[in-house]
Amino acid sequence: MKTPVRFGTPLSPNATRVMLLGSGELGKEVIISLQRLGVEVIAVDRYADAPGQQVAHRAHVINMADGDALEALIALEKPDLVVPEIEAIATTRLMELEQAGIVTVIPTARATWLTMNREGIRRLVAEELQLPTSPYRFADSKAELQAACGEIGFPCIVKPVMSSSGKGQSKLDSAADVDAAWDYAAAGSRVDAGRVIVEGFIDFEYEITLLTVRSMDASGAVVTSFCEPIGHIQVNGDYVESWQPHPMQPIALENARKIAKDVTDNLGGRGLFGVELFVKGDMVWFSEVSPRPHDTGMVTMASQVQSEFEIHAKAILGLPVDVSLKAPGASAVIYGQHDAKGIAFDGVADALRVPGVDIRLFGKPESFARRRMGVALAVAADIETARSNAKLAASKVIPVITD
Ligand SMILES: Nc1ncnc2c1ncn2[C@@H]1O[C@H](COP(=O)(O)OP(=O)(O)OP(=O)(O)O)[C@@H](O)[C@H]1O
Ligand SMILES: NCC(=O)N[C@@H]1O[C@H](COP(=O)([O-])[O-])[C@@H](O)[C@H]1O
Ligand SMILES: [Mg+2]
Repeated sequence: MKTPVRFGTPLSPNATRVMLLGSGELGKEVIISLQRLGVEVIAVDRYADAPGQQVAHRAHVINMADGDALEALIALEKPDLVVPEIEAIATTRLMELEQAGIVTVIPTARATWLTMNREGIRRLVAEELQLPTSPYRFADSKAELQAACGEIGFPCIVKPVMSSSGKGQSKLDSAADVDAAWDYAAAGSRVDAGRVIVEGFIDFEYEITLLTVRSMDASGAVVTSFCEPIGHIQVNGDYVESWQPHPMQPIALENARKIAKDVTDNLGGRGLFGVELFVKGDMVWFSEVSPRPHDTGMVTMASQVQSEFEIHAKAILGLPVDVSLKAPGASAVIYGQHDAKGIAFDGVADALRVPGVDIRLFGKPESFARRRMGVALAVAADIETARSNAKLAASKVIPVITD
């Protein structure tokens, strides 16, 4: 795709076409931003009526981990850009297609390949870039896991090498926990690689997502900019609450930005990245990175002039971006609470009566007790007020089974 982009008319031969691989709540917002620029959007996911598919021009349901199915769909739709939105996709095939000049992958096919497997990104960051991370080992069996945990020591964290949102992740306090951690990881792995990472437990003071943007300046050069740090709380490896800005000491912030810059420079391409970092005093550890908008960054829909989704959409198209903060903000997750299809939500009006609040319901066709179905957003004069208002609003939205 030539940059700067000449924007065509959607659904006509000169359309600017973007294909999202994964169309959940994060993709939905990227798609809305693209739609506002008159981009023709094709939303792909593993199930029908995914949130982003409901706001795209066209939708396809395929197994995105199947290289042949993915290649066939790309040949059919001929997108100018392919935008991975989840990790479970055939990234090696994307690399081949990118190498052959058939697709442009955001930010790059290599970045999506490296980050879909914890081993790829961890070895790059710790061993090649020599940046601080937790100590780690990999294991392919219970016996190897036992040995690896012995080397790392307790407490430690075990995760499938391919998983997200905390699936299959557990904290181990002693050797007695190893068996259960292996079984839980096998059940929670997104793609059954049968391999896990053991990480030494970092006793951090707080953790942040540093949204880092690679966009194009007027001369056509790629420039890096940083959003204000986003603080967050995770329960069982899944985010439940986030806020922006998270106050940081100048040296810690400088260290965080250096790590984020080194990692994203290496990954390359254009777009927004969510760099996850642990912080204690001035010490900063790299945890992982999403080469795409981040769930904790949903707060930016309220707190920034441009949300992380709008920034991603603009950066990938070669447009300038604005990363500035609008107001202190917070987000709080609304879980499904029921295992059922076609649930409903009561209390939205009450939630919206909380000052400075807005609500997003993602429209997922099926709910699970711990599936993220919506989010409450809040802005206020300070992050404490924003956090308590976001949590209050989220608690007022009640998922119900109708029928
Ligand atoms: N080594 C560690 N030490 C301390 N806490 C950790 C460690 N690894 C993970 N955690 C905690 O678990 C959370 C989730 O871990 P991680 O980000 O690796 O999982 P994930 O499945 O990739 O989640 P997501 O896809 O939502 O980012 C972290 O944000 C942190 O709170
Ligand atoms: N931490 C990654 C993350 O938040 N990804 C977001 O969740 C969706 C999958 O949700 P689902 O599991 O409910 O289908 C993904 O499509 C993406 O939007
Ligand atoms: Mg994470």
